Amino acid sequence: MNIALIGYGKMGKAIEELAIQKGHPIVLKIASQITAELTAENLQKADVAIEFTNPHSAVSNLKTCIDAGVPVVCGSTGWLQQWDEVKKYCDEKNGTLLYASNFSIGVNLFFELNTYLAKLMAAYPAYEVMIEEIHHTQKKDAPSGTAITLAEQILQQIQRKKGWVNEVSNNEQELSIISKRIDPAPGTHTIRYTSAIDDIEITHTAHNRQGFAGGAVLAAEFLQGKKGIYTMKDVLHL
Ligand SMILES: NC(=O)C1=CN([C@@H]2O[C@H](COP(=O)(O)OP(=O)(O)OC[C@H]3O[C@@H](n4cnc5c(N)ncnc54)[C@H](OP(=O)(O)O)[C@@H]3O)[C@@H](O)[C@H]2O)C=CC1
Ligand SMILES: O=C(O)C1=N[C@H](C(=O)O)C[C@H](O)C1
Repeated sequence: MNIALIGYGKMGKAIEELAIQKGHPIVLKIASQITAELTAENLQKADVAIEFTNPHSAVSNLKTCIDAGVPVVCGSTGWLQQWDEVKKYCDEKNGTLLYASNFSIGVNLFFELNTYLAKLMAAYPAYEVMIEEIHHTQKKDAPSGTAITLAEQILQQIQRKKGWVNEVSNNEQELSIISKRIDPAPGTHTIRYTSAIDDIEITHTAHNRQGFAGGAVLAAEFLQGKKGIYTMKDVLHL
């Protein structure tokens, strides 16, 4: 499987290393926003594109891949306010897209655990719930995409919470997400239920970026020969 890497920063480099180990050549590397190389002709040398850039570049890069008819795996976070627009674009152009706020297998299992725990806790309003995420100081978006996915899962289950905010909130209808930026944290997410009597918390801690990179390559392999929009649930049969 020939891969085009769009974004060659911390994630692009981690993906390159794993892809090569698995025998997938990198046929195109777009390292920066200032490039003329992201053309349909260059993209079409690849079977799949893997996009890890930033919140401001992702949407335009995804549309370029869809226009070129190249399946695209997207890990960039912080652009989901434009999800409906991208989904419509992909549907209309019969494209292939897989987005995940977090590609690691561990976090995708953690998502399942989060939903299950929230379902249980829905009946116990004595517990206040909050989310904490810790990432390295170069991270451009807050809260993390993973924290937003976790929050949305909790909001689906716990009706007393009406929305999330990225601060400590005293409004009991708001779900607080606390973002901390501490080097070199690759990504730590905690869900904490606290009551006067006891606390329950679950945490996922990434020790490095290999989990994210491995999941992105798995997703790219999964997309071969497919049309449409997929998630990591499809890849991992969750
Ligand atoms: N879904 C997941 O599992 C994960 C998602 N992420 C997300 O992935 C994204 C990238 O993370 P990370 O690799 O750590 O970030 P980095 O800042 O290390 O790398 C981003 C790279 O993208 C380049 N870039 C910027 N704009 C463009 C563009 N228009 N076209 C091509 N390349 C561009 C940057 O170049 P330059 O420096 O010149 O601007 C830089 O090399 C973030 O949104 C992050 O939140 C991260 C880890 C896991
Ligand atoms: O920027 C990062 O580094 C990460 N971003 C993703 C996110 O926003 O959730 C995934 C991971 O936590 C690392």
